[in-house]
Order: sequence, then structure tokens, then C-alpha cells
Amino acid sequence: MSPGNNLTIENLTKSFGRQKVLKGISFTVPEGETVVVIGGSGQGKSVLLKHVMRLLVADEGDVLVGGQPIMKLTSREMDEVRKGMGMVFQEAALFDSMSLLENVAFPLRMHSGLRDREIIKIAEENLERVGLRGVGGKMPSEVSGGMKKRVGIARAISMRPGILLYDEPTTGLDPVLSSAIDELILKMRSELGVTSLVISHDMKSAFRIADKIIFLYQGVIQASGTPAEIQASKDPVVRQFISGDTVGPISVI
Ligand SMILES: Nc1ncnc2c1ncn2[C@@H]1O[C@H](COP(=O)(O)OP(=O)(O)OP(=O)(O)O)[C@@H](O)[C@H]1O
Repeated sequence: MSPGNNLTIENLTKSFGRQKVLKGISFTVPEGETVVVIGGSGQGKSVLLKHVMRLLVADEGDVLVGGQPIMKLTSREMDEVRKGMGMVFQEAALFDSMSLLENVAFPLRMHSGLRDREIIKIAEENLERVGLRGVGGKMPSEVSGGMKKRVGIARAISMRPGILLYDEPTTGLDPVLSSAIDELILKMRSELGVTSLVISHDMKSAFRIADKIIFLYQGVIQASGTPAEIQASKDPVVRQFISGDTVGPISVI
């Protein structure tokens, strides 16, 4: 196993002013596996993801991509690391003025140095891989939210990254479309062998796609384990999150 695509979060600590958001988080996403970080609103999931992309710099601790700590890299070195990571944004974040095909082709045009014909071929293949054969000519405004998410995944795999980062991939989708996106995440793992870090508050989705679930609560890892272990957890915080009860240790205000 090459160490290239492991992702390790090491004692990650971050405060904003007096608010301690991450209080020394540590876990590893082994190569080719999917780890889902789950937690309620405001528990620091997005802050964690921003550190993985180094859009934020940690107060303490580091993120290791393929064993390499990234917090002290120069921006040029970080650009290289980012080329190995694909990001699936929450709202797909497509360019509205570009066709779906051009959206998927965009990272290749920016970074690959390939010729136009090859770029178009790869972009078409990627659209096909996410179940969108023959719709590349459409504009983002002409397609549904579920289709946009698929295009976001097709774009994220353009440069064949070893690591995929998903920000709330099922948010805003109905249960059927959510299942379809989950199936796609499983397909990316099995067909491309990618290492995946997923940020989510969708417990059902986490149970479907995760090799391991990390439950983030008040800046620490409250619980972690396989979906079966989390499902069997007796921790009152975890139980309340799974059941969605308003009564319990989690404050609803
Ligand atoms: N740049 C920032 N400056 C100050 N506070 C911030 C900043 N970014 C995040 N926070 C605070 O950190 C806390 C965690 O935010 P974060 O966005 O990571 O939550 P989350 O778990 O992703 O929630 P949600 O599911 O609602 O997106 C929040 O209280 C937020 O206000």
C-alpha cells in the first residue's frame, strides 16, 4: 500500500477568539477507505474540512496528506498537494456560464496540459461515470440539484485525485436522490479506489457509506467506530443524534 493517499488529522486544535471549536482532534482515513465526520450544526465540521484544504491554519496540530504535514508548506507546495485532492462542494459550486461538460473539463484545462480533444474525452467519460451520459451540453440552470451534485463529483475526479473530500453531499436532496448520491460515493471508492473524507449531518447516509464514523461534539470526538458500532452506541449524545429526539444532552437552542 502506498502511503500517498492516507489522510491523518493530528491533534487539530482551533479557536476563534475565545471560542474553542476544535480541541485536539486526531484520526486517520486509511488509503481507499471512507470516513464520515458527523455532527450537529456548529460542531466544527466545516472548520475541520477547511484545515484539510489548508484554507485555515491550525493553532496546534497538523493534517498529514500521504504522511506529509501541510500546515507549514509554502503556497506552491500546497498547490501540488491540492492537485491530489478532489473537492465536492455542498452546493456543487458549478460555473453558471459554462455547460456541464465545460465545468467538468475546467480543472483539466487549468492543470493537465492535455490537448483539447483529450480533455473533452476525459470530461465525457467522467460525466458517464456519474450517470450523466450525453447531457454535457446542458447548462447548470437547466438541470436539477441532484444532477448538479453528480456534475460536482465528475469535476472533482477530473484530475484522478487519490483523495476525495465531500462537504455535506446529501444536504438538500430528497431521500431517493440522497441514496443515489450515496451509491455514487460507494462507486467512486470501489472503482477509483479513492480515500474519502465526508462531512455530514445525515446519519442515514453515514451508515450507508462509511467504513468508519467520527462523531464530533463540542470540539472533541465523542464517539467513533464502524456504522454497526455507532448504531449500537449507548452514549446518550450519539443516541439522541441518531433518534433526532429533542430531549437529551444535546441542546436544541
Ligand atoms: N472564520 C470564522 N471566524 C469565527 N468563527 C468561526 C469561523 N468559522 C467558523 N466559526 C465558528 O466555528 C463554529 C463551528 O462552525 P462550523 O461551520 O465548522 O460548524 P459545522 O459543524 O460545519 O456546522 P453546520 O452543519 O451548521 O455547517 C461555529 O460556532 C462558527 O460560528
